[in-house]
Amino acid sequence: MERFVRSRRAALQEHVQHRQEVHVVLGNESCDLDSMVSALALAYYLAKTSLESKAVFVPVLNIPRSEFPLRTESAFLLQEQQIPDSCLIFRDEIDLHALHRAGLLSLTLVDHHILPSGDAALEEAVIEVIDHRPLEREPRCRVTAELVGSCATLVTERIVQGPAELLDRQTAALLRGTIILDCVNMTPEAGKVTPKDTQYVALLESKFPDLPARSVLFEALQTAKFDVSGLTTDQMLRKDLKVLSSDGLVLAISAVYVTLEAFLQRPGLQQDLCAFCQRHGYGGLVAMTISFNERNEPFRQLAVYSQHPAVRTAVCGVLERANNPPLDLSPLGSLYPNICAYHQGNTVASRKKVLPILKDFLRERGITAGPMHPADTGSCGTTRPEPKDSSAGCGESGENPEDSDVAGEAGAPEYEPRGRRDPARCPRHGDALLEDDAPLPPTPMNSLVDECPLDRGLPKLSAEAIFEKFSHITVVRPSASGSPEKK
Ligand SMILES: Nc1ncnc2c1ncn2[C@@H]1O[C@H](COP(=O)(O)OP(=O)(O)OP(=O)(O)OP(=O)(O)O)[C@@H](O)[C@H]1O
Ligand SMILES: [Mn+2]
Ligand SMILES: [Mn+2]
Repeated sequence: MERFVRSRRAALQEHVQHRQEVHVVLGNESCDLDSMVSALALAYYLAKTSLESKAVFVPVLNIPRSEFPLRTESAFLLQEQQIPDSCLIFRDEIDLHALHRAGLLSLTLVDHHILPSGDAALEEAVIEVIDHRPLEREPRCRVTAELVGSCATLVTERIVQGPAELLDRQTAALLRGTIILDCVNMTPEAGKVTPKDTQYVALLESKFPDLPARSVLFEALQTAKFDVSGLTTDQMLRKDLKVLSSDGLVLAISAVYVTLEAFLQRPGLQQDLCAFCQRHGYGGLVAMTISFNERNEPFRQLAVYSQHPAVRTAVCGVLERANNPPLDLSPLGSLYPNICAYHQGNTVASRKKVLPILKDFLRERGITAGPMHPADTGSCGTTRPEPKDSSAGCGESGENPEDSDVAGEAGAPEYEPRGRRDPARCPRHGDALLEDDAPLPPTPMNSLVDECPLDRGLPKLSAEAIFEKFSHITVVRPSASGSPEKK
C-alpha cells in the first residue's frame, strides 16, 4: 500500500501529460477516516486488479491539503502505518473538472453517493458508488450500498474477493482501524455495528493476528479524533463538516467534539460563528455535539445558528418536529440571540440521520432562496448592538447578556436550561411551519447531485425576497382541541 500511495503523484502527472484516462476514487467532503481509507484501499485494489485498463487509479481526499491536520484520527492512523501524508493527493491538487472536460476522468465515489452541487458536472463521470448510507436516489452506475457501520467494511469485502496477496498488512490495519472507530469498538449499544462489520474485522484479524488489540486501537483513534486542543472555533467547525445547499441557501452541519457548554462558553463565539458563515457563504449552521458522561455513555446536544431569524426559526422548527427519526430535542437556554441550543434525547441520531431531514426540508419547503447578498449579512466586526430581529451585522450584543432578550445573569454567557424563550428566535416545541409556496418539482430520479437540477432553472431570489417569502410562513400551533389553527 505504501509503495502504491507514494507512486500516485508521478503516475498521475504522467497520465495527464499523455492524456491518458485517470480513474479517481473520491471520498466525501467531510473526509473522515472512513472516506480516506476507503479511497486509498479501493484505488489500490482497482490498480492491482484492473489489468486490462490503461487508466491510472488515484485516491483523492475531498478536502484541501491545508485541512488535513484537522483530521487528527486520519493523520494518527497513517503515521502509525508509516504512510506519509505528503504522498496523498488532495482535492486542491487535482483539477477534476478539467480532467472531465478533457474526457479523461472516471470517478468512483466511496462513503457517499450524492455529489455536492458544485460537482454536478462530474455526475456523468461517475462509474461506481460504494456507500453505507440509505440511497437517496438510484444512481445509473454500478452501486454497492449497504447500511453497515463503515464503508471500509464494504471495501474490505470487495478486496478479499481479489487475489489474497493483495491484502497486505498496512491495508488490513487501515481498514480494521477504520471499522473499529466507525463501529465504536464493535459495541452494539452504540447502534453502529452490523454483523458484516464484525465478520470482516474478524477476517482481517485472522489474516494478521499481530494487529494491535481492538480496545487499545479504538482508544487511540478516539482520543486522536476528539483532540480539539488549540483549534479555533472556525477549525473546530471545519474538522468534521458537511454542507447542504438549496439554490442559494447553504447550511453547514458540523460535528463538534466538545460539550455544548464548552462550545457556548468560547469567548466571542457568536462573532466567530458569524464570521465562519460569512467566510464560507453559509446562511446557517447546525452544530451537533457528542460527549460522554462519567459512565462514558454518549450524550448529544445540538445548536442552530443563523443571524437570519427566519432561517433560524425554520431550521429549528423542522428539527424539533422531525419524526424520522425523532431527535427528542429539549430546548436549552442560550444567551446568544442568534443561537438556539438543545439537548438531543435521541443519542443514536448522528448527522447521518439529521442530514436527510434537513435535505428534505430545504427541498420541500421550496426555499428557492437566492444567494444571501453580502449586504444582508453585515460585517462581523461591527460593535453596534445588534437589533433584536436583526438580519444584518454580527454585532457583539450577543456577547453581552444584558443586550439579549433572554438575558438574566450578567457576566460570561452561562449555559443552563431555561424556560422563557423568545419565539421570534427559537420556536417552541410543536410549532409547525407551513410554507404557502408550491413545493419544488421532484428531483429527477437517478441524479447523483445534491440538489434538484431544476433548481437552477428557477428564478433566483434576492435576499429581500427570501425574507419576504419567509415572512409569509404561517406558524401553525396545534390548538387545545388538537386541530391546527393558523396564528
Ligand atoms: N456510543 C458511543 N460511544 C462512544 N463513542 C461514540 C459513540 N457514538 C459515537 N461515538 C464517537 O463519536 C464519533 C462521531 O459519531 P457520530 O456522531 O455517531 O457520527 P459518525 O461520524 O459515526 O457518523 P455520521 O452520522 O457523522 O455520518 P458521517 O456524516 O460522518 O458519514 C464516532 O466516530 C465515535 O468515535
Ligand atoms: Mn462512513
Ligand atoms: Mn461523522
